[in-house]
Amino acid sequence: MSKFVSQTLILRSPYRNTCKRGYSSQSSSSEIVHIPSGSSIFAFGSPSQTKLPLIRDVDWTIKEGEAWAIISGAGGGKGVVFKTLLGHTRIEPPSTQSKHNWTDRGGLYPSLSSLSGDPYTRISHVSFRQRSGVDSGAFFDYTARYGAMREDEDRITLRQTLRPQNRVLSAQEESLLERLTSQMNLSSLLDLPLLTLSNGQTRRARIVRAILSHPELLLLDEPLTGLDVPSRARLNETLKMLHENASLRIIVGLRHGEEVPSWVSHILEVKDGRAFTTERSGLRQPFIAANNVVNFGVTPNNQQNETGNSVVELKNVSVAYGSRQILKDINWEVKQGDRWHLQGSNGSGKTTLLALLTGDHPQSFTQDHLLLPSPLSKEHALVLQPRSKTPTAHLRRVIGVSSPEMFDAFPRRHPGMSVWEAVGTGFDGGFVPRTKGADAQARKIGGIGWVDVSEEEVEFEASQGKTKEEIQQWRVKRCWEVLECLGPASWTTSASLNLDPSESTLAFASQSFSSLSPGEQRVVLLMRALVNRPPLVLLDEAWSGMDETLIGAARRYLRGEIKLKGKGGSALKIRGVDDAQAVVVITHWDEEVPWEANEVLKFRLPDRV
Ligand SMILES: Nc1ncnc2c1ncn2[C@@H]1O[C@H](COP(=O)(O)OP(=O)(O)OP(=O)(O)O)[C@@H](O)[C@H]1O
Repeated sequence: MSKFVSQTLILRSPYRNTCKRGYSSQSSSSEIVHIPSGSSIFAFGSPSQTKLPLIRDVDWTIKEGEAWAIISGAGGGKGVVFKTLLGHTRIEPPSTQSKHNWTDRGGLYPSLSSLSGDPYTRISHVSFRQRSGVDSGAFFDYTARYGAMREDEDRITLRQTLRPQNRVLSAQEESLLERLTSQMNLSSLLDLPLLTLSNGQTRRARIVRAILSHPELLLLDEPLTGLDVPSRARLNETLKMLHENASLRIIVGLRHGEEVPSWVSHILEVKDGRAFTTERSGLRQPFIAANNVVNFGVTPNNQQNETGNSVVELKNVSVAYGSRQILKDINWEVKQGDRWHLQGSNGSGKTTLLALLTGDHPQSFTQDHLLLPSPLSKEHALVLQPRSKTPTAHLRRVIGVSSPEMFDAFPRRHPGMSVWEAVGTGFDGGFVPRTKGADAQARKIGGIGWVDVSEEEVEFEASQGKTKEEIQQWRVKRCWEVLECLGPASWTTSASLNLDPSESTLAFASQSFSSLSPGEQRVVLLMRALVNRPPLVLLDEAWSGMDETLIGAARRYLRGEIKLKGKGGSALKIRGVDDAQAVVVITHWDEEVPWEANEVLKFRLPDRV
């Protein structure tokens, strides 16, 4: 038995009543999910004349006792399978017309349909590719967690949210809650407001809550993303236990290349618009193993850039909430040209540290030595000043950020802004489209080809002798460059990218930001973080939700491996970030860091929880 699991986890569920033994010794042939051979999956509302399926040639049956993982290959598709399992797509031919007559066998969920009620209400879905709990589309204040709790809602504790409908739990349920939270290392956080939990802690909490709601089927999309290495092991142990003692049926979505958990018996891979099923033993390609645990300690390992100026400087920086010490005596200097990998387990304070650098954290004002890039001097040299002397608007301009908080906060209110406008907000780090002065024609297609320059910005750049027109031209060029280098034209390795925007880039620029998939939205937010070539770029889990192709494109751009072709056949090498810029990457997956190990400085925060 695992060192994490002191007692066997057994949930009460109808399934449990019909199946008292673990999967391994069971030979039931009842079907949990069934899509007969020859089926295709269509988006709702797709015109039936064109009949372009999202996935074709589906033939998929999950039998009781099997544990399935869904993996996307080239072209994505995992999300479509999850949507199908939630009833958000159309399967053709419909069950009534199929020669297999699968309605009589209970449709998509044969064994769940035999129970009373709608089978979809007995499914729990936890996805980390989507926005978490913020559905209005409007901006919300992601800095609330760092300061005083403002609303009663902000004070709701983790323990309260784990109680379904906030009802009193039976002794058995209460003990299950205690055991699950202990196994997932959440016990010490139970009485903290949910809002204050770190990303990884929140993700673990959402999974525990889904398990406690006793679903017949638990759908977990990329549950290991954003979790540190020990938490991944704990979660895998928990899911394995629940599966092996037949407490819960689980379907898990994995990123391509992610290690397949040991308890998974079967795999559905979506590749080039088709679905392939295989038993675990029949995996066609090796999947990479999870990265190893690194020793704790604040230990830069490579040589720091000797010549660059400092971009930020921290001496003995500490953050505490009451008696809860999060950061203690942090000393750190980031210089121009540096590439940092900021590491630390969930809850160690990485996001808190970044919030100090962006000036979003209230305790950034009270540090004795936290120096941030101040408005540029006349000579255009970087000058550092304490937070209190550095206007917030200026910090937004000189620090490019892509983070889960930014992803949640970015406004998507209908009719929403175009991709072009979303990228353009990166020039001032704001949330308001910068296409005010665009002509009517440009506005019709989402303002593309235009970026506003305010008088204040002209004044700011004037010391370099740039006119408003020059600044504007540079901005438009930069927008096209990041769109070409990170947009659809770059999503294949063989892409031929152009100085003048490709057709797919033009089309992408005028799309509505909110209509994009979560992975594409992340790419656009990465473009937004880079477009102004700010001296400091903070990439906090910037890759989560992106598939392999998007990650590959981002990696090539950041590494400076892209060439843009000009009209006469000339090629111009483009660097996503240059030597005057510093980059800090936060990820729990070493392979997501765009640079090789010997090109990156490591800064690891010690555990605090
Ligand atoms: N207002 C608050 N009161 C008490 N504790 C808080 C508050 N805000 C944050 N914390 C705690 O601060 C710690 C650091 O959180 P932070 O988000 O910085 O961690 P992280 O290293 O980014 O984690 P992850 O890898 O999960 O993203 C967490 O344990 C969190 O619970």
